[in-house]
Amino acid sequence: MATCSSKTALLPRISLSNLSSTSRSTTSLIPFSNSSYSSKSLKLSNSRSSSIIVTNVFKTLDSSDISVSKNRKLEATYADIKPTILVSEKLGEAGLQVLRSVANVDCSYNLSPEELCTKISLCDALIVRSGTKVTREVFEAAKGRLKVVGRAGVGIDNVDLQAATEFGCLVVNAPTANTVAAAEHGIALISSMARNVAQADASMKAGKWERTKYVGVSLVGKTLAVMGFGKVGSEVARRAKGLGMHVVAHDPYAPADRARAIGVDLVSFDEAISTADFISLHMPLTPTTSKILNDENFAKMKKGVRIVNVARGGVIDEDALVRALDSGIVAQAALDVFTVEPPPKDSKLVQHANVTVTPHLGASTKEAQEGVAIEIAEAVVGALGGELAATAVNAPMVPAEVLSELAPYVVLAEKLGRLAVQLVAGGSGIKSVKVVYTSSRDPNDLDTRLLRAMITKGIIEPISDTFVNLVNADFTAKQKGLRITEERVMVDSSSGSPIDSIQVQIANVDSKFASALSDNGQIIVKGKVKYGIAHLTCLGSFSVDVSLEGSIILCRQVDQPGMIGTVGTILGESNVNVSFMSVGRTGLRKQAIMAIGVDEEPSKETLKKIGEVPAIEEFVFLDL
Ligand SMILES: NC(=O)c1ccc[n+]([C@@H]2O[C@H](COP(=O)([O-])OP(=O)(O)OC[C@H]3O[C@@H](n4cnc5c(N)ncnc54)[C@H](O)[C@@H]3O)[C@@H](O)[C@H]2O)c1
Ligand SMILES: O=C(O)[C@H](O)COP(=O)(O)O
Repeated sequence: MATCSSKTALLPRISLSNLSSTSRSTTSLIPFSNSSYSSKSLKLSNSRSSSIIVTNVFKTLDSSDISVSKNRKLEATYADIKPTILVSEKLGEAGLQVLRSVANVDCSYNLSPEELCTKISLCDALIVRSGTKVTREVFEAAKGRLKVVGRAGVGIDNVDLQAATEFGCLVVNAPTANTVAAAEHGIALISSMARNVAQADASMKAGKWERTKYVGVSLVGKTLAVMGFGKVGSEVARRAKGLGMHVVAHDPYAPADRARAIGVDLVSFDEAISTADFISLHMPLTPTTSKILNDENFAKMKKGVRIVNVARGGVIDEDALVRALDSGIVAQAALDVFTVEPPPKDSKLVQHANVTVTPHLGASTKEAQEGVAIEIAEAVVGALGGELAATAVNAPMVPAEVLSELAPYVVLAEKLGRLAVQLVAGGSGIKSVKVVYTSSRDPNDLDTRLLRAMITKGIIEPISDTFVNLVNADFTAKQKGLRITEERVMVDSSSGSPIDSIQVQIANVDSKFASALSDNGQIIVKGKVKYGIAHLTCLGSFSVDVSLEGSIILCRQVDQPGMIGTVGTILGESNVNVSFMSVGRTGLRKQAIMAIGVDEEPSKETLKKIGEVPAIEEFVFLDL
């Protein structure tokens, strides 16, 4: 790690203002920017988990306003313009109320793809269930206004996540509120399939009384293979155990202790499907799971197996299932989900005598729909207010406690990025940036994704018109050919702070302020958080101590008496208010770096006058 030269000495900072950490506010963009919303306070709190409260709709996170609240009481005060939220599928009333308290809510159901694309450019958020396809075209049509897509449920296979990420649009879902409903529906399908409930009901309604035709099979003692041992899968397993079934599960990512706790054996895919009397599917639809039950795998199953699917239709090759039903490998199937929804009216699968179907009802209980509606409404409103959603699907999930702790470092990270890029001659051509974090914590316990995103934002935004947020930071960096590497260095510290210092190094560029270059020719800026305020502590080989607020003029000069007065007078005569000055020098009467904090941007003439002071060797104005 490159460091400030040890030969430099630090002079005490000359504070020209009250720099008390509590009275000052520092602002940083997080996680959304480029919005036209004016700022007012949006306060969210959460009874289930504490949440960050961020003032300023979309635009700025004011670290002085971050607070954590435990009572879920929504008090939202938006200024002149409210955000607009499009709800494109039926959502529970309680969720709509949450949305209406802070936003204009447009409930427009059954939109065609074209109608959705037309409406979306006027919306800041979109809430969908599984019936709306949120395609790349939707994000393109949004023209940058769409900030959040909320999926009122679990499966996000109807949202183009890659496109969302590229457009910097956060996708959040409501992953927990419908778990029990889906599990109960799975159990209902297993039971009704085993006892031919649907077929017998239809037969009686047709005037028949067919007692011998509908003899069923018992569940007790039978083996159930749960494929996908996540939230729904494990609830199905728990209930099936209660019915006296022997339960095995296959899930490459499930922890063994969770299975053990429920009394379930985790087995390989082949063992699960070849030993089961009942197979219940509970995995997401992904490229890996698409058509995972196909001709080849049906051939491995016990003859007379029964299949249940409340996950996603696409995980079964439906034509192969029809063949397996016709050949008798599969005795019965009970399906809630289909590759195409609704399936064609003449679908052989739906019409098959041994198949029981329901129209994607897994999550459709009153209780689940109210729960999902509230869960998604709170997540979307929180995200619009700058809160980092705990259910984000395409951005790092940062727990509220971690965010609270990291907030001042988030400010520091962005400011160091902005500062470093402004020191590059020409401002562009940056190919690689190295970030070094020193911390007393084990490097593995340090989640720096948020900080890296803010450094990226600080570097990219001053030199391009791209807006960067936590969602698209890595993607944008890659797009611009910017390679960001990170190093975490452990240091001894008893401060308890998560981070001791952050250093940003830019290699292979020229600097417009040569003093920012280290001995090995890299631009180096390093900072710390002191009393909650971001400080620049090192520039090139110089130790400095500059509070990173407002704008800064950096001067390298010959260390001699009167410099502070001379420059202060020039600024004063131009009516530029100085907030602080700080001087670091290499040695008595040698070279010094003077950092001057200014509230207003000095005119070109004023800066020229500073440059003309004979002892000043170079200077740069940096807008933070
Ligand atoms: N029918 C409905 O109305 C309804 C309701 C809720 C959920 N769902 C669907 O049910 C599925 C599960 O939901 P969940 O909330 O339990 O999600 P979850 O993320 O909690 O669980 C999914 C599990 O599948 C596992 N998995 C991933 N790839 C796998 C593979 N190749 N083989 C086996 N397991 C694999 C994951 O490790 C995870 O444990 C999702 O597809 C969801 O969309 C449907
Ligand atoms: O993934 C889900 O949450 C379920 O499939 C529910 O989908 P729905 O919201 O369209 O009922």
